[in-house]
Amino acid sequence: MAAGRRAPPEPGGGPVLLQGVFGVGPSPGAASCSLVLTARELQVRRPGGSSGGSAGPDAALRLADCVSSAAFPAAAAAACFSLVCYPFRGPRWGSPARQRLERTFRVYGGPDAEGNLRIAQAWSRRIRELSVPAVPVQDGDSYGVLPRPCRALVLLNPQSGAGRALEDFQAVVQPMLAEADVAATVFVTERPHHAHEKVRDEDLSQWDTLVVMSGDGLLYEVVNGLMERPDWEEAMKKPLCILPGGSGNALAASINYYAGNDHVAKKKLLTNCTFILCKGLHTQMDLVSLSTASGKRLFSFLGFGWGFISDVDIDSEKYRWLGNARFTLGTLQCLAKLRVYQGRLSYLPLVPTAQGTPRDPPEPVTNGHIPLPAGTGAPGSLPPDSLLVPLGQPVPAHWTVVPEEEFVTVYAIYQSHLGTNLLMAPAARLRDGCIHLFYLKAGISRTALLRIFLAMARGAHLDLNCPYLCYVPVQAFRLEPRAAAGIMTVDGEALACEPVQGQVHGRLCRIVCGS
Ligand SMILES: Nc1ncnc2c1ncn2[C@@H]1O[C@H](COP(=O)(O)OP(=O)(O)OP(=O)(O)O)[C@@H](O)[C@H]1O
Repeated sequence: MAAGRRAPPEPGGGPVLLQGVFGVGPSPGAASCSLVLTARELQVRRPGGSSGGSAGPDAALRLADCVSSAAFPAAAAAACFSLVCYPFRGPRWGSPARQRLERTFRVYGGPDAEGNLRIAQAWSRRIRELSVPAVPVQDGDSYGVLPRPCRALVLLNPQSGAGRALEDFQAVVQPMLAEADVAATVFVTERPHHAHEKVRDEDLSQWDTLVVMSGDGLLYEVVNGLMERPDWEEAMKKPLCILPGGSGNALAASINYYAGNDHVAKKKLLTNCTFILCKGLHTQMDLVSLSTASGKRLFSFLGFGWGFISDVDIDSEKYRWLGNARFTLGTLQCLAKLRVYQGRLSYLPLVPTAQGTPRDPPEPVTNGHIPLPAGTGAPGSLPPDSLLVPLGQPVPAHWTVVPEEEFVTVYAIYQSHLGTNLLMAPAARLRDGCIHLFYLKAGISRTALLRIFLAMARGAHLDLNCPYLCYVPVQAFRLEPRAAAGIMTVDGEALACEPVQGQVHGRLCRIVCGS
């Protein structure tokens, strides 16, 4: 029997819960093996196997990799139990990725067919129970596990990325979900805003999870559709899940990274993320509430940007068919016509710094709009932005105002990845209560800028100690452009250029995650 991992397993895995001798595979007459089930793994020992009588098994299937187990009758009064695992398999070159591995064992030593089936069912049931992910002990309250069977509404944008989301869903995702007892109902979006309307008006009690198979833009619609509901507080308890179908797939790459997995892209990333959904662990995620001078209130899970990065994101939309490579082409094009954006950036540091000491507040930049503070705190109303004052007023005196007023880009990110291949905030986590604010001051050369983006692939851009690149963890920020110049983006979607401020709201929604 092939191992669920490459090296021979160590003895152990905890006390023995079940053991027995079974046939290998479903066919009568095949070799037999002895199986030991512990809380962590299914160990396989073959007569005369490589363990040579030592305490160690010949192979072990980690239950943390297992997504399903079933029992069924077999020929000649026997029965079988099988399990499906997705262990990491490393190619000779490149990152290891999860690959399907199914193993079946034949039960033939019982008194009769019924007895054999009962034994197979007992093993299968125990394997399923032990395969449920353990809730992390630290901060255990914030975790949950999706029920089995699980009812998932899958919102899928067939136009996202290179336009293969539906095909990839059918080829990769659907078979994995079916095995893991996740019943997927697919809602194919027909136009922008369709997913927003769907979740805003949906009876959510029908679903255990809302899955988005698309880029980050569709999840942004879903989050904001849910926040528009009168019962938004209840609606936001519904676990969300992202499966990468777009070109950037920043949240999917971040969740893969938080799970401790190696960097992967395309179908490998999709398999990793689908595996995470099959396991069903979910936890809380921060959202950032953004208010604009024209009175919009938006909820964002990924990031807000202005200048170079947003230009690349939106200008490269026309190269969507290239998939993730669209960003490389877009970066080169925007580098060629590098622009400077004028405005004032202010922030409330996460940890007070010397710069954060009280000072005279600056004059507000309003572009003619003076909205009221967002959220009143009344029952059922949206969460109030308690750290913000109206955009028409100066930022509070304990905020920091960046002295420079010319930028190449400003980017406030709350996840680790800006795109599949861009590890912008390696320290970010789903609920760290932090906005990771980056800005690039004007004056940086094209070469230095390119070097930063190349280093970002490894998350090493801050190690370059580039004097133009600034990073500060904050709780809130305000950006006041001098003129409506340049593109702003929220979660990769374009926004009119105007004064914007935002603050983090800790643990406002739930997301399916790997750890
Ligand atoms: N059927 C559709 N046709 C056209 N646009 C759609 C459709 N369904 C959704 N959209 C819109 O497409 C936009 C982009 O979607 P999404 O972000 O999910 O994909 P993407 O841009 O390819 O991915 P990424 O953000 O990773 O680059 C969203 O604004 C969404 O509203």
